[in-house]
Amino acid sequence: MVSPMTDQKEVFTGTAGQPRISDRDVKVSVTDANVYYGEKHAIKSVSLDIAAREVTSFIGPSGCGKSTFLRCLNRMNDTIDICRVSGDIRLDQEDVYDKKVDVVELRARVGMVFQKPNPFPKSIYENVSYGPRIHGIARTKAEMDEIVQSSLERAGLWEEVKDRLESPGTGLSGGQQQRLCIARAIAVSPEVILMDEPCSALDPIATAKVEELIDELRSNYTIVIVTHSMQQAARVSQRTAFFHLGRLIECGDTEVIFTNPQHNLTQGYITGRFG
Ligand SMILES: Nc1ncnc2c1ncn2[C@@H]1O[C@H](COP(=O)(O)OP(=O)(O)OP(=O)(O)O)[C@@H](O)[C@H]1O
Repeated sequence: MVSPMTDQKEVFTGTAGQPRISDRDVKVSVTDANVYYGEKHAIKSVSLDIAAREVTSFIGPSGCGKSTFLRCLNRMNDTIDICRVSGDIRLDQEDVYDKKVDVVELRARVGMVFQKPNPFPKSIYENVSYGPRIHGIARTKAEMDEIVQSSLERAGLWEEVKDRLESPGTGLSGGQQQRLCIARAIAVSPEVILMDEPCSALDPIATAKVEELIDELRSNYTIVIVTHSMQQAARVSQRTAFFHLGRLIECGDTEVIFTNPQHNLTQGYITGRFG
């Protein structure tokens, strides 16, 4: 444990704050995660619970490991050759790194939205129908139409695109493209949605729309968002985890983290003294 409110030069040796939750459903539970890129130790003994149907934000200075840790949750780090992950990471108590886990299915259950909107170079309809098609979710065209419509509705995009479903997804504005990517993630009925700085390429109006959407989605999905914006973390998340140099320094209710952090490093970061 890291001792609270101590000298900032202290050497941190483990997970601090309240990494465990006892009063809510735990959707994802991580124990002693370590991530290495070759020799570089990027995530150091992080343990953390993520509650179901709420938004958890990961904050911390650039390079502290937020995205690396996020990618452990759906094994996106598997795609990086030099990356090695150890520790126990569970989704509904099932070991995500078990050899028997089908990674494609895992990534349907734990979807991802990236920093830069990345629609496929295909129509709006095909962007959303692609996942359900490869996972065999829709049996008929009518079923697929229904999935496409409801996903676009839940992503708050239907009204804007319903008359041009055959137009290219890449022709939409940046904010619309990001909501299309969210619709694409939703279309395969994920349980968890990981968002890696989903608004960093968007203007304030598009950002506000995506934030509103995140707030609506949390009644049905567990959402984890990496953000550089503390205002955004405060606006959208119920729980916040603060990372520093690969360690989890503190985790707790967002309001508490921003008003009464336990640790000097958290205090320093949220008040803009470093980062
Ligand atoms: N593919 C990679 N190969 C080697 N090192 C990497 C790789 N990806 C990340 N790292 C290193 O791991 C550390 C954590 O990086 P990561 O991107 O997870 O941090 P972050 O907190 O998300 O940063 P940012 O806020 O700048 O996006 C950094 O030192 C980074 O340089």
